[in-house]
Amino acid sequence: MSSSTDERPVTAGIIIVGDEILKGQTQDTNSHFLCKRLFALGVQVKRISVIGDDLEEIAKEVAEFSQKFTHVITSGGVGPTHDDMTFEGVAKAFNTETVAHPELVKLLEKYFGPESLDAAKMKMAEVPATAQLQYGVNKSTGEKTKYPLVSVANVYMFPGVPSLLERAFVLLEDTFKNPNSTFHTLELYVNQNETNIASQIKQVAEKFKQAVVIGSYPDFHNSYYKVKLSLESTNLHQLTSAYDELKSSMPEGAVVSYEKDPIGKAAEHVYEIVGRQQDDVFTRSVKQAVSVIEEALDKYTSLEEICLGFNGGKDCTALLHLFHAVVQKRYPDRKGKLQALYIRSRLPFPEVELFVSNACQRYNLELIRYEGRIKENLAALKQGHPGVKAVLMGTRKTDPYSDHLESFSMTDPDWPQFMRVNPILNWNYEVVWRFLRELCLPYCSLYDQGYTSLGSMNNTHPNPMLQFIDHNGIVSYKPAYELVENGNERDGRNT
Ligand SMILES: Cc1cc2nc3c(=O)[nH]c(=O)nc-3n(C[C@H](O)[C@H](O)[C@H](O)COP(=O)(O)O)c2cc1C
Ligand SMILES: Nc1ncnc2c1ncn2[C@@H]1O[C@H](COP(=O)(O)OP(=O)(O)OP(=O)(O)O)[C@@H](O)[C@H]1O
Ligand SMILES: [Co+2]
Ligand SMILES: [K+]
Ligand SMILES: [Mg+2]
Repeated sequence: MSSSTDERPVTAGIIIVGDEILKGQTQDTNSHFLCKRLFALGVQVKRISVIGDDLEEIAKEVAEFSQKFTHVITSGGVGPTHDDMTFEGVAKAFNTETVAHPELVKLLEKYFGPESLDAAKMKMAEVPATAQLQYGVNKSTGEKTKYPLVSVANVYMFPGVPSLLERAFVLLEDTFKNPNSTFHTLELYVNQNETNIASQIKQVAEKFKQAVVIGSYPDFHNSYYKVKLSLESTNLHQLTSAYDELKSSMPEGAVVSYEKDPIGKAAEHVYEIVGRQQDDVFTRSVKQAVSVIEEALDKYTSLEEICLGFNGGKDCTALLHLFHAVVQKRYPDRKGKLQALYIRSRLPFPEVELFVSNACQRYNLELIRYEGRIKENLAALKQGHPGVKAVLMGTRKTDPYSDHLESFSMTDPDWPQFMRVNPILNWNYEVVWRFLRELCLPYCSLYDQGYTSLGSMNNTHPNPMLQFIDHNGIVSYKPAYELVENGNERDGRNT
């Protein structure tokens, strides 16, 4: 791309200050937040530096960054304690001293009351002599912020507490915006190893190197793709041309359609299926499951009375998504957590544990955890959570002792009494996998290693029906979704 105007890039450097980060006591999330926001503002972040609470280090790093980058953002070290040295460090970087800034003193007096303004609190007003105070403006109310951010030249000193930094940054972000450009991005997902597509990427990257930045990111743990290719440009036209060329240069069938936010779009995607005219097994199965969940939501007065039986298996993973989708559709503004029950076996697979914990994050679940035998722990659930009346379960008719079950079946008389709600009772194996895969849902990694049903480590193996000898002569297993099910789903289970 040739450009007639002089569009010099706007750059930034981020300095994270704090011993606690270098010691691993706190994990820095501020740099990630800042990079995301700055990128969206058309600012190229060139470097992130993490340094300790050390005056010389701060001064040296700030001096260097200030020379090199358009904007310098520091995080941390602006509080009242002895180890907060950012103001002093910045002063030193600019060969000046810190002095009490009258305006800040006044604000602190107002905030803490003049009597209680001790030396520690006063420290927050002692800023470099050449400091500017930056008051942000709330875009929706037009109000000026009460407490300003301190800056010197191109250095902006943010607090280290993430919530404070984030709030302050959002209010001031116009200060950093690149007036000439915003980045546009596109992504392409490919199910080939990087080595098989490297030459194609190189060719397209060369051709568009003036305008489009292409990145290649292999992911060894994703169930849907092997490499993510990202394309970024300030020029939308060049970007889409590069994208089209890259896409058509990929081997036949290599590009996969991947949804990177399946959970955010759960209701949209699930109800799109519900709205279909077709009457195939898949569509019918999804419709039925949604209607059972909706019925459960009608029957019970509150979501407090319902919990999802969730052990990380594929069936309850599909069910979790359906439950989430129905709740999302019915209560779009709801912020509360859905309840899930996980009765952990004595010998759980670490992969299952990891998946359950990730699912809790992704779906915002309140996990009720027990360990040991199911029956005993359901009694504990009754005691500990007397409000729970119904458990949503991923049981299907083909599961052992389940062919007599209905959508709503109380537990057996000799079991603690709960309503078992079984929305996917009539789903078959193929439907479960089609649902998980077409919606790009995350599922436990064991299924990609040939496990087709999960118990605990002492009684579960990959399914022999999926075994094959790979090109190196090594015994391997195809993923669970490739099983053509003829009653073999539990062939890897001893129980
Ligand atoms: C909430 C809940 C309720 C259950 N109720 C019954 C029941 O009433 N009768 C029964 O025999 N088993 C009951 N079970 C046990 C299941 O039928 C089944 O044995 C268990 O989920 C293990 O399945 P798996 O062998 O496929 O791993 C219940 C399990 C859960 C999680
Ligand atoms: N330990 C448990 N804790 C909570 N819920 C459970 C537990 N075991 C089973 N369930 C419930 O019973 C259903 C059927 O159990 P099952 O073991 O068949 O798991 P799954 O989700 O079906 O996955 P898979 O069949 O692949 O192992 C689950 O979907 C879940 O709702
Ligand atoms: Co199952
Ligand atoms: K890379
Ligand atoms: Mg299971």
